[in-house]
Amino acid sequence: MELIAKAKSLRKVYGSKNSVEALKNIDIEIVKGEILAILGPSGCGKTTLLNCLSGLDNPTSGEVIVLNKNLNKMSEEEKTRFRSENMGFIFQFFNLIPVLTALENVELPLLISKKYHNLPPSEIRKTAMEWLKKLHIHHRAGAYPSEMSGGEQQRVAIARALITNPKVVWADEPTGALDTKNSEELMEIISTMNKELGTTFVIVTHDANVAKKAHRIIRMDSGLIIGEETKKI
Ligand SMILES: Nc1ncnc2c1ncn2[C@@H]1O[C@H](COP(=O)(O)OP(=O)(O)OP(=O)(O)O)[C@@H](O)[C@H]1O
Repeated sequence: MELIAKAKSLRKVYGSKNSVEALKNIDIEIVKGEILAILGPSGCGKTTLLNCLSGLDNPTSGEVIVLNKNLNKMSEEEKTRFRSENMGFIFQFFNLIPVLTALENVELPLLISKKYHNLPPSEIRKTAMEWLKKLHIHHRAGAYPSEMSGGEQQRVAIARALITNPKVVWADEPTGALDTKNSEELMEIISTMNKELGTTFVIVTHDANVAKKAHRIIRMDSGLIIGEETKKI
């Protein structure tokens, strides 16, 4: 079993006075090709864990290895580059750039990544359009985020997350701002993309219905992993 990421003895303490121990000695392994859900109540440390695993935040102590690279040993600049070349991100409130159209939002990761600096703009546009088509949202290519529904914005966000062909996509409450129908559709899209592309997805959620679409569920409470289930789907 090939590992995408692994964390050992991870601790995260916020603040010095009245400090909060958000993660208490977490060990976790993320397997290549899986959809992993991290499930737990509000405040249990899910976002903190995701941010430490993706290198968006630094743990207080413990080790994080992603794609065989030790994040602790990278500078912030190296981590930024590593993220842009190997990871995709999906957020609860989509985080699209409001002054860019759907198409321009999807083009952005290719425009800013050094890895793709040789690609001509016409090729970037074509690739972004193909991604919008794959996610059945190409008819809104020229729309701005404020002109799109939540479900539409999240499709655009997925296209943006996948356009660089990342090894792993980190999704923080990706269905949190969607209704039941759109949440189900989103999880369908994630399953399809996982099957078609082999991309590993790590999804943080408080919603058991969302988690049950994952191959594996890790349960968290009060900064600890309290259980794990592997499912056949
Ligand atoms: N920047 C911060 N400064 C201080 N405390 C923080 C900070 N971020 C998170 N915390 C605290 O750390 C704990 C874990 O928070 P975290 O956001 O990781 O939980 P969560 O499970 O993702 O919650 P939610 O589902 O509500 O987003 C909480 O007690 C929270 O108040």
